Amino acid sequence: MAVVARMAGSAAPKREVAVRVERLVRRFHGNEVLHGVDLQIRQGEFVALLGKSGSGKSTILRAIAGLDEGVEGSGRITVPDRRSVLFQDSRLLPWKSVIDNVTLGLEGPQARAEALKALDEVELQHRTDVWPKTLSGGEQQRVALARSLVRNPDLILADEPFSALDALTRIRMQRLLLDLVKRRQPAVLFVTHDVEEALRLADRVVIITDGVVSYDEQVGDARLSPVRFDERRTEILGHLGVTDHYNHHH
Ligand SMILES: Nc1ncnc2c1ncn2[C@@H]1O[C@H](COP(=O)(O)OP(=O)(O)OP(=O)(O)O)[C@@H](O)[C@H]1O
Repeated sequence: MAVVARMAGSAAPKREVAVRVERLVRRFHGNEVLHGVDLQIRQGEFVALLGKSGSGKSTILRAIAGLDEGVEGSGRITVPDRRSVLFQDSRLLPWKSVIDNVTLGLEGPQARAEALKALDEVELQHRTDVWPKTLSGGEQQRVALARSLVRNPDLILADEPFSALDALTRIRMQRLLLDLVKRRQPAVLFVTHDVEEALRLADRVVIITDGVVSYDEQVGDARLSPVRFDERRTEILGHLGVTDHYNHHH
């Protein structure tokens, strides 16, 4: 498996292909989970990745993130150098202050200024010098988002980043992420179980079934009308093997 990083400095005009996954195969102890996944994401494009539990969503994300040593075969993954990953938990270092978590690994006088700006964007400018454990779960996720922001990534990989949050914090985080994406135009791959979250956020929905891509559609129309939203939800739930009873009976 060749993981080819695109060279820094080849700053792409918008809508260039940012991520190219070709024939991705993954086996665990002889059991083939991914049978040859093909996926492209353009710069500035927001893709939600759905699929039943155990279908291989996290495995795809980890492979693209370069976190999986075990990917194999003749496949090829091309990704931007500047990428950041958001997980369900914030993965902050408990022995570092909020601001030091945000600047982690960055050097130079710019780093602190950038970190303060990012913490301001997630409305945590007043909590820069506290320990992560003194923050709520939602606040910790906002720090993780700020950490991602200062890296100004060309690609954001998110694995159910909001699923542990309460409903209100979740909506707030979705808005923050959408604002950020609008302004900075990274490519985004966002794993979620939540079809409505996918339709609120994504330009495109990709569903993985039995180790391959089984659905790949532009869904931006869902945000144009409530009727279209419901139709898309029913369609996608159908592809996931769920009948949308609510919609049928109302
Ligand atoms: N490290 C591992 N060792 C063995 N099997 C694994 C490993 N990681 C994943 N698998 C298997 O690969 C399959 C896909 O797992 P993956 O976590 O990618 O699914 P997922 O779609 O993200 O699931 P969920 O929605 O439940 O989080 C599962 O059957 C899982 O048991």
